[in-house]
Amino acid sequence: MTLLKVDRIETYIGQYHILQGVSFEVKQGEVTVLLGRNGAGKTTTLRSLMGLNPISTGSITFKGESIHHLPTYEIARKGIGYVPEDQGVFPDLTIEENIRLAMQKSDDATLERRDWILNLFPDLKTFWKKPSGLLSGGQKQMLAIARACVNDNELLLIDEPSKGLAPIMVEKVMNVLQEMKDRVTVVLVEQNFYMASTIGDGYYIIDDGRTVHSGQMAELKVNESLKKEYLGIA
Ligand SMILES: Nc1ncnc2c1ncn2[C@@H]1O[C@H](COP(=O)(O)OP(=O)(O)OP(=O)(O)O)[C@@H](O)[C@H]1O
Repeated sequence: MTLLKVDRIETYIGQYHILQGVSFEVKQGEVTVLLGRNGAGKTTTLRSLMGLNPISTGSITFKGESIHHLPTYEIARKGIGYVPEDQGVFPDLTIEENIRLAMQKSDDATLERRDWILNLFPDLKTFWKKPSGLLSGGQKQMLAIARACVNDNELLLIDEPSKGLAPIMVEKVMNVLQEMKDRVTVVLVEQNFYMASTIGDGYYIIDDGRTVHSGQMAELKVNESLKKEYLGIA
């Protein structure tokens, strides 16, 4: 089943025409990866989905309902979580406070999801009462993902979770994303091709603000010319 359909969206930031026709579909239960060089428009695409960079034309349909005219908080309430590249954690607040602030409800289901995600990220439990500013880059990334998972989100948009992480932390984040696949559908922006190709099902390549290629990750893994042309991978 198609959970999200993005159809020829265009987005301006100020006078700049950043997205000039991005289209993709996300199937429920899959990890769909957005790939492309630096500055291609991947982050802007996620921000457009969240209404943070509203689109000027095109459409965004979530569970059959058009959402592109909604304000960000309403898009979030529809069940779409966003983990931005800069993680957006509050450094002066403890891990516990960061997670509590993120919780839209405190019912049993939310507490169950919180406990589930904390079991996946034991580091967060260890530092539970400490200011999150003390966490390492990888631990902050985990907190950002955990925060997006405590709510009953059907779709998570995750921007470059591997950025700046040591290989061991990349492995950890990858393992968690694998575990999450049973519960939530993911749109992943990821430059680390190893991570993208290990956990991704379908892919879309964005170049100069347009989707230029799509397919199954298994095919892209062996398509050397496409990887070289758009991703700079030899
Ligand atoms: N606030 C802004 N004002 C002007 N241009 C912007 C702004 N934000 C982004 N851009 C431009 O939009 C283009 C797309 O940026 P975006 O961050 O979406 O790319 P990206 O594919 O996510 O790149 P990266 O992998 O480097 O994060 C870039 O050329 C960028 O310089």
